[in-house]
This record gives sequence, C-alpha cells and structure tokens, in this order.
Amino acid sequence: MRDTGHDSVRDREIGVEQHHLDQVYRRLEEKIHEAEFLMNDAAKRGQVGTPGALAERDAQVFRAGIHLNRLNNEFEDFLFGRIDLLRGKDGKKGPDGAYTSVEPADDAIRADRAAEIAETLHIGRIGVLDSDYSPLVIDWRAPAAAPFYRSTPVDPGRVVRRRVVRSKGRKVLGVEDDLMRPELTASLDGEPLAVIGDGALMAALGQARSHTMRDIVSSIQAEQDLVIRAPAASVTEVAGGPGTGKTAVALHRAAYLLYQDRRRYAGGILIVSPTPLLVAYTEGVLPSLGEEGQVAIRAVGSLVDGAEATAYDEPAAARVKGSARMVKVLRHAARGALEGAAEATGAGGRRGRSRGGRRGGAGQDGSGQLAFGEIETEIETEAGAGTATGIGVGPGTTTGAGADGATAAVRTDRLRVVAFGRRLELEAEELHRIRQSVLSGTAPVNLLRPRARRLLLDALWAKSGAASRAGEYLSKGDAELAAELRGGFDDDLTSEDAFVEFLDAWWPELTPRGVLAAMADERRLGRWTRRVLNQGESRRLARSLRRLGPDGTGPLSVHDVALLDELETLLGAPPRPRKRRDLDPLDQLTGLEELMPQREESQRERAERLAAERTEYAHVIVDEAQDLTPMQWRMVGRRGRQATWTVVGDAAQSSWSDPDEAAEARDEALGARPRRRFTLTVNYRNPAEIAELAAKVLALAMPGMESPRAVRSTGVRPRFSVVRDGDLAASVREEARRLLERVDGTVGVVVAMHRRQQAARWLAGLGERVVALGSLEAKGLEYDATVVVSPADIADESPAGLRVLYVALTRATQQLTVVSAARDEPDADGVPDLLRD
Ligand SMILES: Nc1ncnc2c1ncn2[C@@H]1O[C@H](COP(=O)(O)OP(=O)(O)OP(=O)(O)O)[C@@H](O)[C@H]1O
Repeated sequence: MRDTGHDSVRDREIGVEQHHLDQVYRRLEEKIHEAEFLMNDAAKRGQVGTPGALAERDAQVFRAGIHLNRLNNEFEDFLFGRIDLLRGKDGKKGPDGAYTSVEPADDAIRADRAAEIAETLHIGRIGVLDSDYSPLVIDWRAPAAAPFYRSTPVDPGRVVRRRVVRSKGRKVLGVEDDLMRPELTASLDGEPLAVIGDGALMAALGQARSHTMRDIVSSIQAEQDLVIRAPAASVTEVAGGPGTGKTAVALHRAAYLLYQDRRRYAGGILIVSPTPLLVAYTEGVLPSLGEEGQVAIRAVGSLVDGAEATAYDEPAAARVKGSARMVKVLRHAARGALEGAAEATGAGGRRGRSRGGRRGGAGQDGSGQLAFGEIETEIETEAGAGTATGIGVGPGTTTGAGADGATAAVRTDRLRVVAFGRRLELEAEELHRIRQSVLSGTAPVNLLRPRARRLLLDALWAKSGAASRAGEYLSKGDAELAAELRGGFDDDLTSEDAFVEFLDAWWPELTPRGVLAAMADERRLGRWTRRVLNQGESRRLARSLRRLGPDGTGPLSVHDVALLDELETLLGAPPRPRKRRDLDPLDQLTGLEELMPQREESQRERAERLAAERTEYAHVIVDEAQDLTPMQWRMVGRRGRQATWTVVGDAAQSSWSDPDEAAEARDEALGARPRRRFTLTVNYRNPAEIAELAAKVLALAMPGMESPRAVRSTGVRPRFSVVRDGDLAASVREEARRLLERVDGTVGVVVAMHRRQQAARWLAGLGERVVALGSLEAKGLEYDATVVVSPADIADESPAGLRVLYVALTRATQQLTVVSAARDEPDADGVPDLLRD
C-alpha cells in the first residue's frame, strides 16, 4: 500500500526509523567512550616508560585514534538505507551477521502471494555492531548490502521493499520507498508493509545542485553497482553517455576497492580528472563515503609535482603538443639542448685560472724511488661576459663565480689543463666527438654526466705523458701503481673548481622546463622537429612555448605538463629532496599525531601530500578518459605501471581531434592486460527535453551513436533566445538572470573558450550561484540550469567542436537556454541552425 497523503502512516514509519537510529547512536556513544578510555589509558601507560609499555601504548593509541577519527567524521547522516527481505534459500549467516542468500526460499511466498518479511537490514556509511555483535548498521560496501543496490522490480531477489532514510544528525527527516515486489501482499510483524513516497532516486535527482557533487550512496542503481563492485582485476572500462553517473561511479568504486582490500590499496588510488574545476567539484564525495587518505584526485594538468597548468593552448598548438609524435621531438630536444647550452655559452672575455696541487700517491717502484712526484695541475678556462643560453641548468653551473665575486660564463668549446707541467688541450672538435659518443646511449641525459666526465678525463690522460708512464708500469706487471697514477690524475683534475665549472657548463644538468623553454627558439626547434612535424606545426609549437619565458618559469598549459613529464623521463629525474623526519620515534609511531591533523587537511592537500610521497599507484581511475591525448596517456601510464585500472569515458564527448591516435596511446598505457567492459545506459542528469535536443548534436557529431535514456522529464523545453541589438553581453546576462529566478541552485553559462574571460565580466554582480565557463572547462560539471552561448562558435572552435558542443548542451539538470548570436542563423523561432530538426 503506497502512502500518498496519510501523514499518520508516514509519521509512524519515520518513528520506526527514529527508534532504530536512536539505538545506533547509543551504541556509537558507547564506542566513543571506549575509544577515549583506550586513549587515556594508553597515555598513562606511556608514562611507565619501559619499551614494552611504549610499544603497547602506540598500538592502542593508533587503534583508538582511527576509531575516534572515523566516528567523528561519520557521525553525520551515516545511516541512509534499509531493505526488507524475504526468507533466503540457505538460511546461513554471512560474515556481517546477515543472511547472505540472494534468492528467496521456495516457500517464502505463499500461493496467495502473501509473504512475511523475515529480515530487515539497515545500511550506512560504516558498519556498527551491537554489544551482542548483531549488526545495527551494515557498511554499504559489504556483500550483505549489495541487494540494496542490485535489486530491481525486474530482478528483485529477496528484497521486497527498499527504503532510503534521510536524516540530519540524530533526527530522521523522512523516508522514501521503492517497492521491488509490488505483486506481493507483504507483512512485517503481522502488519501490512507500508510504502512511502515516490522512490529515492527521483527525490535525489530533483534536488537543486550546489557547486559540489553529492555522493549517490543511497540511490546507486543496479547497472552502476555492477561497476562499483566489479573485481579489480586488470582493466575495467566504463562507457556511457552524459549524466549516466560515470564520475559518481568512479568515486564510489574507489571507496569500494579500499573497503574490500585495504592492504592492497594502501599503495594509493589515483583519480585523474580532466580539470581543476572537476577536482574541486568532486573532492568532497570520498570523505562523505568515509574514505580520504588513500585517494588522490588530481587534474591531468597537476600530475607533475611543482607544475600546475593555468594557461590554455589554442587548438592547433594543443593538437601538436598532445600528439605521440612529440616523443621523438622531445628526445631530440633533450639531447640537442645540451649541445645548445654549451654552444651558446659565451666565448672570450675574462680568463679564469685555478691551480691545484696534490701529493702524488707515494707508491714506490722497485728502485725505491718515488714513482711520481708532486702532480701539478692547472686548468684554464675562459670566462665570457655572460651566458646567452636559455637552457635550464642546475644551480651554479654555466656560470661560475670569479675571484672578484662576479659571475662569468665558462667557455665550453675548449678545455685546457696543465698537468705534469704539460699543457693538455681538448679542442671543440674533440669535445664534440666525446659528447656524441656519450649521447649514443639511451640512458637519460642527466644520468650520462658521470660517463661524460670519465671520457673527458680519459681524453686528457691520453694526452698526458703520464699515460705512457703508466703503460710502462703495466708492462712491468705493476697494475696497482699504474692505477694509482691514473687515480691521482683524476682526483687532481676533478677537485679543481675550474674543471667542475667546465663540466657543469659543458654537460649541465638539464631541467624539463629549461628544455621546453629552449624549444621556443624556432630555429633550434626546427632542427629537432625535422621529419617529425611539418614547418607550420613546428612554428606553432615554438610560438606557443614562448609563454614559458627564457628560463621556462612562465605559465604552463595542460599539454605542457605532459611534455614536462616526458622530459623528466628523458633527462632523468633530479634526486628528490629527502623529507625531514622527526627524530622522536614516538611521534612516528603514535596513531594520534598522524590521524588527528588529517581532519584539518583538505582533500587537495592530502592529494598533494600523497603525490609527493608517491610516483606510482596501486589503482588508477581515469575519468573523462576520452580526452586524454597520447602524451597524457604516457604520463598517466607511468603512474600505474603495476596498477589495476578503471577507465571511464564517453567517446562522444571527446575534445581530442584524433581519437584513433589516442586509442593507440591508451592501449600502450594499459598494456596487454585483459579488459572488462561495462556500459551505463541511463541519463540521470538531463530531463528528457534537454537530452532530446542534445541528441540532435550527437547525430551530427557521431552519426549512429546511441544517446543514453533520460530517466525523468520536467515538461520544460529548452528555450532559444536570439541576441538583441547585437548586444551579446546584455542578452546573456538577461537569460542568466531569468534562470536564476527559476531554479534554486546553480546556473552555468557556457561560452566558446575565447570568450571565457569576457563572459565572467558579463555576469558580474549576479551572485555566486552563477558561473561563466569555457566549453572545455564544462567537462563533467553540472548546474540546475545552463545558458549555452552561440553553439556555432563552440562547434567551430576546434576539429572536435561538435562533440564539445554536445558536452555543453548536457550540463543542465533542469533548464537550458541557448543564446544564438548573428552567426548562428536562427530561424523564425530563434532555433539556431545546428539544433534544427
Ligand atoms: N544512482 C544515482 N542516484 C542519484 N543520482 C545519480 C545517480 N547516478 C547519477 N546520479 C547523478 O547524475 C548526475 C550525473 O552523474 P555524473 O556526473 O557522475 O555523470 P557522468 O556520466 O560522469 O556525466 P558526464 O559524462 O556528462 O560527465 C550527478 O548529479 C549524479 O549525482
């Protein structure tokens, strides 16, 4: 019997849930007292001071700390669901204390379709056991909770009624029921089973949106639940149109995996998101599911430490930078930049000289004479008036401080050394040969430096008279003396400041940013892109990289970041600075110091901390995977070489112009791991009226591709508005204002990328509920209402423009207004060309 207007039945059912919730809170309070007692007790034991007592204290405090932390975090609204079940087939209790059988027993339903509810389970964010170990609340991720999500009227299993309980703090506010077996006359404790409301899903979907995403834990649908709980073997691929819950499912899956195998995922879960806006939008979901520390949500432009993409590339430059052909270009650049650095170092100018002396290894030959006397080395380099290079080098490299404290460039096209009273000289030609021979290997350029140093010493040694002397020792069988002679020579030279300066200048430590900056020089880049990019592409690339400035510290684009990551591999990562460790071992051992401050830490800070500590993850989730360029796939792939993967995306929303190339790079990143594919088919975001309009663009963008089925309808059709008097700003502002009056939540105004700054000004003063977004920034986000400005502009902005427009049109949960400008050629009804039937 579904209750519509009878408040008494509703109130009674709310009372039933309140009673249960009270019981749960009483139990939680007991547990908090227990945890506090444990912590106090542990602290007292700590005063005893024996090693055994300390170890015990640490273990206890750690456990209690975890407990308190979880309880405090999850005290709000953690019980949200309930299922009423028929008697199951096997009657055995599972690990959660629940009957685990999924199918009803043969005699659970009588011939007259009457049935008695045999078991009721409450579902929440964490499990709570009563003092007799019976489950008061079952963790939503536990197997026993699965029927709450999996049961449908088509395949109900044992579930007769699924109830969502809404509560705030300790107070139950309402309940929403879905009847899974409407054909039965079910009773509970002899009373007919009451059914309240129109179902939780519809209630959730109709709610106003804020600027942050909510979890869907109380209304996960069966096809989504299959993905969330899919075993984490190798690669799980999830496809589905806009609004099918892909992002929501990805986040819930992270929480599920941690629950299911916490030890395995202690290696960390990385969620790669397309934009910082989407990171900000989604980062509250995991904490609301009781999971935080192990999951890092990062924008694809922030995956490299110390780099944060803030600039945008125009589509043609983005296309070059994202292409897999860049691997070759970067390889050439990483090696070529080294040469460039040396070449560009100033010649002529002040002359630097340093002297060094060393007592030679006082080995004695057979005659009792000193094998060699005092080695005198003298290195001569010439200082230039400054360096013209834009190559990033490690601190104190190309330039060296002269005796007068002034910095001067070191000449690198010649090396002169005085050793054993003899002048040894390597000319440009020889130096070049040595460099080429070192570079013929494949090792990262910065890691080849020790080898370059050795070959330099070899070449100098070969020219010194000492080489033949050592040869004589060798022929007399005195290898030790020969080695000592050579060792002395090497030590002497390499302890000279001038030699070190020369090496630093001739083989500087290259930084990824420095090499990118060097690529902004069109002439040099032309050499590195030969036969890989055409001239136009090469020029575009160089121009776009000028943004980084001569030292490479300028603003980066999201595509630059993937190039930096590739360069880091090609150059060899500089050693990471060691983290300062607290010396007091107790501070490292106790749970509290570690756990308590975490509550103050935001998801972003946590993500940053995790990323700083980790370069590889146990599981990688890629959201909006259709947008990763080949270079980005390589970057993400490096972070999950040993990982299992969940890859979530929709080809129809891809803003990358060459999907085949990206698919190839994706295959490379994921390797030969087997893949399991899922498709989500229901659009939970857009009402049917908006989905229908978007489907027209989909038909143009990807003919033959199916649209997801919209789950609800609002009766409000999209509105078409034509710019009046050529004043786009005024028209957009007016439409945004109009929508603000019609919805309670947020309004998004989506414009072509080149208009995004302008658009923010158009909306000034309209308040925080409205935001302006570039079309690419709208990825993954949603608003109660949207204004899509000039569809033709968005569609023309890049080769993938129609797909980008499809994304823009599918952001609204309630109302959509399309503003068409002059070039959109609206018909008499104001419908722009692209959106006509
Ligand atoms: N089972 C559900 N119950 C309630 N709300 C849901 C459910 N599934 C999805 N939603 C809601 O539908 C909206 C769309 O979800 P989400 O953003 O995850 O979709 P998506 O597939 O990632 O979309 P897009 O591809 O457009 O980025 C969100 O508001 C989400 O909370």
